[in-house]
Amino acid sequence: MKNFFIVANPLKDREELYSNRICQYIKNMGGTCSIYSYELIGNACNYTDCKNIPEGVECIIVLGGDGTLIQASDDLNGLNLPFLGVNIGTLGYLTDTDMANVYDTIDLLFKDQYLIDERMMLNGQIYRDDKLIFEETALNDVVLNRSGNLSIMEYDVYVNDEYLTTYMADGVILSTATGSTAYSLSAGGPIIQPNANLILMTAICPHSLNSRSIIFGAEDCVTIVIKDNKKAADRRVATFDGEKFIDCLPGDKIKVCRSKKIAKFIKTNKASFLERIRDKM
Ligand SMILES: NC(=O)c1ccc[n+]([C@@H]2O[C@H](COP(=O)([O-])OP(=O)(O)OC[C@H]3O[C@@H](n4cnc5c(N)ncnc54)[C@H](O)[C@@H]3O)[C@@H](O)[C@H]2O)c1
Ligand SMILES: Nc1ncnc2c1ncn2[C@@H]1O[C@H](COP(=O)(O)OP(=O)(O)OP(=O)(O)O)[C@@H](O)[C@H]1O
Repeated sequence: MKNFFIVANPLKDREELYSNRICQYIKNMGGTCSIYSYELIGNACNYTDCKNIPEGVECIIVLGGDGTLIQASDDLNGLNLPFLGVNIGTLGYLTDTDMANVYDTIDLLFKDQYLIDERMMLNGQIYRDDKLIFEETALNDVVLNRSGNLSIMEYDVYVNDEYLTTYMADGVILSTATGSTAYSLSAGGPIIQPNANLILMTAICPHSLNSRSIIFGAEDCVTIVIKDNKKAADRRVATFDGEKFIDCLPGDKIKVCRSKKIAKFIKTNKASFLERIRDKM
């Protein structure tokens, strides 16, 4: 492949310095490259719109860290293109390369020496009084958490509409295998090979002696029902990939199933999943 489009987190690639260097390198090799230019409104930025991607682009190069790659791959998921994450952030767990190695990586792409890692995503629907009020997708996780006061949350868990259990906890994380190394890891969940197709549920600080993470099949749907036996003032929030969120009320239902969408990441880095854990964790 040799036709690229660059999306950069403008707060990390100021004046598009890195973007222009990479673009010039690609053009010098006879490839095509364009950069998505931003209007920075204050410190917020407009993310990428599919309409901005020219015909013939074969790969989206994302300059940032995990959050930028997650958000960009969500913004442009409709294009069915692979994403190459270039870490100019901090951890960059999901990225394949960084500015010190990006030119070697691009050489490999020109020689078609790469693999495409397909990652399952989640679809989350929020129901209030049986009416759908919010729907989003997530690559890492859908998290139901407290917001504002720190009163413990009580919620019922149903799997394919069958009651499973009730938790008293700070919240709950429903994660993909990709997200098993993100918030779920911090909450004590298992580390899972990222290509696995499954739904992982991990309670956040459960008030219980024997709480465990539970792994469901990719075709299962998990529904969380926020119990309404606390003060109505207790605020809850459902967050998708740490970014998109909606305030929830006692009685709301959060239904999480496998999304029809998948995320495609370019892999040239020969480091195995275990080496990445050693390196990055
Ligand atoms: N206590 C926690 O660990 C905590 C709390 C809130 C959110 N998060 C995670 O942050 C994610 C969003 O990432 P962000 O970078 O926009 O948020 P962020 O800026 O809050 O970063 C959270 C950290 O998690 C890392 N990260 C993100 N996805 C990862 C993955 N799949 N595997 C390993 N590490 C990963 C990021 O690089 C960063 O170091 C959410 O999906 C959630 O999983 C973690
Ligand atoms: N071009 C972009 N595409 C997608 N998200 C962007 C873009 N520019 C800025 N963002 C925003 O930046 C957030 C990620 O910023 P953040 O500071 O978390 O950096 P990061 O990419 O996660 O790197 P780090 O590893 O430093 O955390 C995204 O969640 C999104 O809100």
